[in-house]
Amino acid sequence: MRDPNNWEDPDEFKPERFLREQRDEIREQVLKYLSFGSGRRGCPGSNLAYIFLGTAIGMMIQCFDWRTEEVKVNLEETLSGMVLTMAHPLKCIPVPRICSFPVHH
Ligand code: HEM
Repeated sequence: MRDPNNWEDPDEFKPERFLREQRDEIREQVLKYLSFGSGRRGCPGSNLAYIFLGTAIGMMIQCFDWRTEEVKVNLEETLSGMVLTMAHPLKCIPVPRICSFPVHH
């Protein structure tokens, strides 16, 4: 995932690297980001997931504060079965906030 041969500054948090223009710039770049697999057995739900994820992440941010026990997050990865996982799993505790969604009674 953090292979410097594939990513510029792989350990830096740069979400802009996934912006559409940059993503489409180099065609084979699609194969660098394999969250949904690829090819014939690639995930058929990826479009639905992209539609839904913005809302899901937005709600997680808007409706909860996230507490962690760690002061500094260790992003080291390790192989667990067939997938990479965090070597030191991060425990996140969601603390509900007052949501500003309109509530209809
Ligand atoms: C963030 C959400 C999701 C992630 C990260 C994800 C990821 C994946 C991955 C990595 C695979 C294996 C691809 C491969 O073997 O190359 C897969 C397969 C699959 N996914 Fe998803 N998926 C997501 C959401 C969904 C949704 C919303 C649906 C259905 C509504 C779905 C249905 C499937 C199915 C049916 C397969 C099996 C495809 C096959 O084996 O031919 N996924 N998904």
